[in-house]
Formats: sequence, C-alpha cells, structure tokens
Amino acid sequence: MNITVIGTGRLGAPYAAGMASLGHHVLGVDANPDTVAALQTGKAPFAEPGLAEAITNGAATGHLTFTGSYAEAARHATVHFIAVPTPQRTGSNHHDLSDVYAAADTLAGVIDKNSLIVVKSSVPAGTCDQIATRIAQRAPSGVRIEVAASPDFMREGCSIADVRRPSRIVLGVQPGGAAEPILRDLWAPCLADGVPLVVTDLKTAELCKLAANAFLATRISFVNALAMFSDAAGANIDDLAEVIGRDTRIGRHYLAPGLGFGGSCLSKDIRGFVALATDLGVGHSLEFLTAVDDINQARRGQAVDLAVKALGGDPDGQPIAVWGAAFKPGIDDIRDSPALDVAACLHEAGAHVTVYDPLAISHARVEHPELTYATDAVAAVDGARVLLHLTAWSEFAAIDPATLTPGPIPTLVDARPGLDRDLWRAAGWTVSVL
Ligand SMILES: NC(=O)c1ccc[n+]([C@@H]2O[C@H](COP(=O)([O-])OP(=O)(O)OC[C@H]3O[C@@H](n4cnc5c(N)ncnc54)[C@H](O)[C@@H]3O)[C@@H](O)[C@H]2O)c1
Ligand SMILES: O=c1ccn([C@@H]2O[C@H](COP(=O)(O)OP(=O)(O)O[C@H]3O[C@H](CO)[C@@H](O)[C@H](O)[C@H]3O)[C@@H](O)[C@H]2O)c(=O)[nH]1
Repeated sequence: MNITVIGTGRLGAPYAAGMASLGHHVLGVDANPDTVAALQTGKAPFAEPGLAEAITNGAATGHLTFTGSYAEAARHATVHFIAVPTPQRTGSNHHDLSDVYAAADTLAGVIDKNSLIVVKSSVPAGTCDQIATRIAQRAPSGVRIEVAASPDFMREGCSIADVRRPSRIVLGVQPGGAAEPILRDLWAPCLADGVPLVVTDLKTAELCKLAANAFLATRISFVNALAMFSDAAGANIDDLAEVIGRDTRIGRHYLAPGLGFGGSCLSKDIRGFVALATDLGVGHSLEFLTAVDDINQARRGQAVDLAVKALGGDPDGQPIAVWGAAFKPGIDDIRDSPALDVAACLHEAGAHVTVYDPLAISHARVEHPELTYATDAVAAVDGARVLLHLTAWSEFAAIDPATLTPGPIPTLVDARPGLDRDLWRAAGWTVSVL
C-alpha cells in the first residue's frame, strides 16, 4: 500500500522505514530540509540502532523515499500518518498541538481525493475531533478526508523492532468511516504475526497513549519513592524492587530505582494529561500524577546533593566527572536528559564538570556549551573527586574502576543500574547510591 509519514523524526523515521520493510511504499515528508537531505542520501538524522540500515534497505528496494513537499505527499498516497512533535506548550502544561494542526491543515489544502489522515503523534483526547473539524473547512468540496487515531508505543533504542512487531496496535475511528478495513489491510503482516489490535473511538485511542505513559512514569516514581523511604529506613531498595517485581501481577519492568525518567515523552505526557483532566473539571482524578512528576524531579536534586555532600558541601572549583548525557543508553537523544540536568546544576554551583557519553556529546555540547566534554569515559575521570553515573550505558559497566585515575578519596554517586558497587568499593571508592 502507498502511505506517507508526515514528520520523520525519532518516531516518524523508524515508522517510515519499518513500514517500508513490511512491503509498503512509503514517502516520508519533513519540514526540515536538513532532515530530508540526510534521509534522501540514506543517512539516519540521529543515532538509532538499525535505522540507517533500514533506510538504506528501503531505498534499495524502492519502498522508501523522502521529500519536503506536501503536494508530492498528496500525489503519492491516500493514507497519511502524522508523526510531528507535540511538546509541552511554553508557559503551560498542555500539549502544544500547533505542529499537528499545521500538518493536518497543509495536507487538507493539497489533498484532492478521498483520503485518510492517521494521527500517530501523542495527543490529548479530543484532538482528532478538532482536526476533523478543521479539515472539513479546508478540504475541496466533494472530497472526504477521514481522521483516525493510532498512537504509537515505540521505544527509542529499539524502534525498528517495535514498528515491525508492536506490542499492540490501537485504532481510533470515526463512526461509519472506512479507516478500519484500510488499516487492517496495511497492518496485515503484524496482525498475521499475532499483534493484538484494539479498535475503539477516537478519544479512547488518544487516551491510550497518555494512560500508558502515565502508568510507566508512575511505576518509576513509585520505585524511586520507595528508594527514598528505604534510604531513611536503612532498607535495601534493590532487594525490595526485586522481590515486589517477582510477583507476576506486578512484574520487573520499569522498577529500576535511580535518577528517574527523562526523554521527550513521559514528563510532557503526564503534565498534558493532568492539564486535560483539569480542563475537563476532573483535575483531582489525576492529582497523583503531579506527585509522580515531583518525585521524578526531586531525584535530580538528590543526585546533586549527594555530589555536593561528597565534596564537604563546597563544590566550587572542584573537578567532577559525569558518565552519561543521553536520557537513556543506546541513543543520542538528550531531550529532558536527567544526566545533563544534574551536570548543569553542578556547574552552576561552581564545580568543574567533565561529561562523557558514547553517542550524545555533540548534541550536549550545543545545549550545554558551559560544560567540559571528554573523549572517553576513562579520561573524564582523571583527577575527579566525584564521579556521577547518570546514564546506564553498558560501556560504563565494563570499565574496571582499578584502571581509573581519580583525585584523592574519590566518591562514586551511582544513580543508574549496571555497576558492580563492591568492585568500586574494593578499588578504594566511596559509593553513594541514589
Ligand atoms: N520519540 C519517541 O520515541 C516517540 C514514541 C511514540 C510517540 N512519540 C510521539 O511522536 C510525536 C513525534 O515525536 P518525535 O520524538 O518523533 O519528534 P521529533 O522532534 O524527533 O521529530 C518530529 C519531526 O517532525 C518534523 N516536523 C515538525 N513539524 C512539521 C510539519 N508541520 N510538517 C512536516 N514535518 C514537521 C520535524 O522537522 C521533525 O523532523 C510526538 O507526539 C511524540 O510524543 C514519540
Ligand atoms: O525502570 C526504569 C525504566 C526507565 N527509566 C527511565 O525512564 C526514561 C524513559 O525510558 P523509556 O520508556 O525506555 O524511553 P522512551 O523511549 O522515552 O519510551 C517511552 O516514551 C515513548 C514516547 O511516548 C513511548 O512510546 C514508550 O512506550 C515509552 O516507554 C529513561 O530516562 C529511563 O532511564 C527509569 O528510570 N527506570
């Protein structure tokens, strides 16, 4: 089937490449000419495992092309997926829907055949209804443009696998529309592979995304609240998380204590969810998500406090090393990175902060030019009095602490899973666990 994917960023590029690999003819459309130019020459515009290969394969088979032109999009297909950003609105906790509306409006201005617009971006409930109204005002007479919602649960770092075999597919449809059979046909390879499909109304589909991210965020803040409690009570949070996670009704995922969640999705989606609930007059129903957000932010402050404490309360001029800049390992995405937030706070407090990350340094440099960057993990630690482990790259776990050359009486502030803390203690480090 011919489809377009409007917005070829962290969601859209893997989605376009993944759908091409399932045999569809996909045209990716992006407003950023640099992104389009990179994709047209077979390059991934950001680091994502398997993406470059998937783009090259898609181009080689003729299933994947890219453009900046909406008119070309309208010529290529009658099924259009919107995957543009929905960040937190400036000065408010609501989602900023301007890119989604702009994409839908522009499409409606060029479409000249009956078509389907599928919103993949994460949006608050009611957005697709708004889009349908806007489109009806802009579409040429006699042309029916239907709107469907199909939020995506893809994780960065394993996006290609997630697109090819999603955990589930959600399809929100307008009553009496043609979307369901068209999209069942499109997703036939996934459905044949046993991927569950839930067909529902537009608002419920939109809410599925916010609810799923809210649940993941709540689990992480729950375990971090337990970590704070365990610290005060003298209990062991790792053992505690292990035991509760062994209950199959609870499960082990999203119970890793530490620095908490970052990235472009969880924080803005829980804030937007609470803002939506408040607009609907039921803000109290999601009040707990404000606590989830507060706990998450508090962890960043606690990591800073542990480092300052290790320096006797005075970080001014002190050499500090930070391992990690990406918001999670495996990728170069630094959006709302807890690691960089902590590094910037310590710099602000007067410390001399040297950061190392295997992939994200070039992005970090742009956003935080005030920090110093090392070319490798070992060099970052040279002379440091405190090392903070803030992103769980496996590369860090493979380093023998005995080979490092820190300053005198060094402290490791360990805020992510992976390091063998006994090994670090044996190498002469004081280990301070977040
Ligand atoms: N990043 C993820 O892992 C992920 C997973 C699931 C859902 N989502 C959701 O997907 C949406 C996109 O997120 P992202 O992380 O891919 O963002 P992103 O910033 O990485 O990419 C968005 C792309 O859209 C392009 N764009 C912006 N406005 C446009 C327009 N009007 N027309 C064409 N292109 C336009 C940008 O140039 C950019 O390349 C958001 O709603 C997000 O919440 C993201
Ligand atoms: O036990 C855990 C698990 C994760 N994290 C942190 O949580 C953040 C988010 O991790 P993850 O969920 O893997 O990253 P994303 O790629 O942002 O994916 C989330 O956000 C996407 C965008 O909405 C959704 O599609 C995905 O389903 C959802 O997992 C990262 O900073 C992790 O370090 C923890 O602190 N503890």
